[in-house]
Amino acid sequence: MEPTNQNKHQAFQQDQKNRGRLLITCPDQRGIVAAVSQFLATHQANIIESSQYSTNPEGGDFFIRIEFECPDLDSKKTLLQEEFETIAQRFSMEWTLSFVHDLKRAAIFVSKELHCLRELLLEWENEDLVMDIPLVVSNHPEAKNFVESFGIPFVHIPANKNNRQEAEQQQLKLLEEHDIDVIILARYMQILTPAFVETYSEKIINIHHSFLPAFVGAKPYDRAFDRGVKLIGATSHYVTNDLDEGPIIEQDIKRVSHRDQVEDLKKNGRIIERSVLVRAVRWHVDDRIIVHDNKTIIF
Ligand SMILES: Nc1nc2c(c(=O)[nH]1)N[C@@H](CN(C=O)c1ccc(C(=O)N[C@@H](CCC(=O)O)C(=O)O)cc1)CN2
Repeated sequence: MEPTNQNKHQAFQQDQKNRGRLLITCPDQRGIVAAVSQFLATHQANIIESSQYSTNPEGGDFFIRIEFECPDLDSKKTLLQEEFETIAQRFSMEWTLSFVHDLKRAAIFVSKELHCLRELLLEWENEDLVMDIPLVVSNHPEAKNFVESFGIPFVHIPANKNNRQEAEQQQLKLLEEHDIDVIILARYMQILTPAFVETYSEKIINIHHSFLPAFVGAKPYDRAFDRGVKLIGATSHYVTNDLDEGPIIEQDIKRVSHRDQVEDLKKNGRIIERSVLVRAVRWHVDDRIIVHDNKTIIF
């Protein structure tokens, strides 16, 4: 029996049962929008939202996100995917077709700093972040009571640089068992191995506590203080093997001054981190992000 939190968004799912989303990347050329629109019309779908971007209409890359309503969508899923493949091949498209009813299943990873975890769970609790959270994983025990108070399973797997492989074996087994779509590193302070990153490519979202590319790696606030910065920030990005250099999803900043000590930078930084991560996760679960050339297009 799934934990009670897994039925949390049933009203939303019922309301969105006929809602689909197409994300497309392809070489720019005439006829793309016409072909996709015709495909949707042929299947009685009505376009609710459409947004596109071209790097160069004379021969660049084209990106489009279309959200649509389609009667009896559940019974048409396989047909739509099979028939769209013909159009995709004609235009050399990379594409995803997703169904809003099928909520993303997010695993949250956390270490000792819990402010980002708290923000995610509170947003989820008030249904401003619509996803399932089958589990929270931590390499420290502190978050257990808070997480379980939401009816969400908490798993403590002690992970550090000396037992990384063994810890990740346990983590990956859990992620597979829970059919996880996206992993959120909510100030999880362990570097993931290439094997882990490859398994969940473009599906691991991190919050880094600096305005990247400044202060990559550990202890960015201490280094920012030593540098005498006048701005601090936070960056949410997809995780790659290049530490904190994955595609940036969202950033924000705040002014600081010589009067601010390291603890003041951290206190102000936590406010930025929380809001930046929630926006990044919301855009991901709403299928509003395309990754291209280590950058993101946000619709
Ligand atoms: N493969 C990747 N793993 C992680 C990334 C990434 O971009 N690629 N981002 C980090 C998050 N992070 C900063 O935001 C970060 C976390 C931890 C460290 C670090 O040096 N950790 C040490 C151990 C520290 C400790 O045990 O207290 C280590 O793992 O050896 C640097 C940056 C998350 N993972």
